[in-house]
Amino acid sequence: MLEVRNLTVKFAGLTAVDDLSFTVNQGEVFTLMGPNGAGKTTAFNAIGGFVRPTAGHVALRGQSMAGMSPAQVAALGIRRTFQNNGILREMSVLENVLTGLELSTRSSFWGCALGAPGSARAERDATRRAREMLGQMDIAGLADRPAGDLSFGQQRLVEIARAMVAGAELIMLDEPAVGLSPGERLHLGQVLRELTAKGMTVLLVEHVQDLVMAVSDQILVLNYGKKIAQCPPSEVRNNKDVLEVYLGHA
Ligand SMILES: Nc1ncnc2c1ncn2[C@@H]1O[C@H](COP(=O)(O)OP(=O)(O)OP(=O)(O)O)[C@@H](O)[C@H]1O
Repeated sequence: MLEVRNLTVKFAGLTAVDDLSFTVNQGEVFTLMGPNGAGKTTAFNAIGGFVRPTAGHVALRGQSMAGMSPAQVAALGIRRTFQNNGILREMSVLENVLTGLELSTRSSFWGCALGAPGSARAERDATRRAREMLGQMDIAGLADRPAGDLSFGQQRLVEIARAMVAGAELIMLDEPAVGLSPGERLHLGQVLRELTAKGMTVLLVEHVQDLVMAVSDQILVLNYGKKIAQCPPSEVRNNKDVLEVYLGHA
């Protein structure tokens, strides 16, 4: 579904991502791991259109994403969350999810203002879909609470609901387990597995081992921008190159 081929990103003298290739299949959780500075976020940024690759290319369902802006990448169906939490704290949970429908609700807003007949219905439909999505995340009861009152784990679910409502086919989650309790990590893992069972695809950057091991189909380990291993979780702990990177010995 997502093809990354020979992706290289250089910043001045530093090669942050070095000739990286991988394929993510629909319905799987594909995880990028690696020590600090390994190039995980830069790879995310290049896929999402936030950073222009120095070489290589990325394609979704065979369509090249070369030169696309983040908005164009999002319109293709790739949505991402950020390490520093993209929640609008003063807005309600429901309103946060509805910002995922920014473009269509903006048109319905003007439609409403001008009295267009279909627009109120479009807004009702959007609200219904947003509430349904919150229900799938088991947080429907929080819809009208200010998002800033929620725990980190609940906020992460709101971000995922927002991506889903926006029509994401592939969601990119950058360290979603930061600040989560063990119980919240477990719940997040269950939500991700439920979504992928329905055909959603997840590209994850994560350090937290219990989540990574529980949800990943494939783990790709980066070091100094280079792929050093790619395997299922059951094999990663015994991979000599991975042990070398994390423990300094094999
Ligand atoms: N905009 C930039 N300009 C210059 N160097 C950058 C820039 N962004 C990242 N780097 C460098 O590129 C390398 C890879 O950084 P990146 O943030 O992608 O790593 P990471 O694996 O996501 O690390 P972390 O786990 O700490 O988030 C690092 O050496 C970093 O300092």
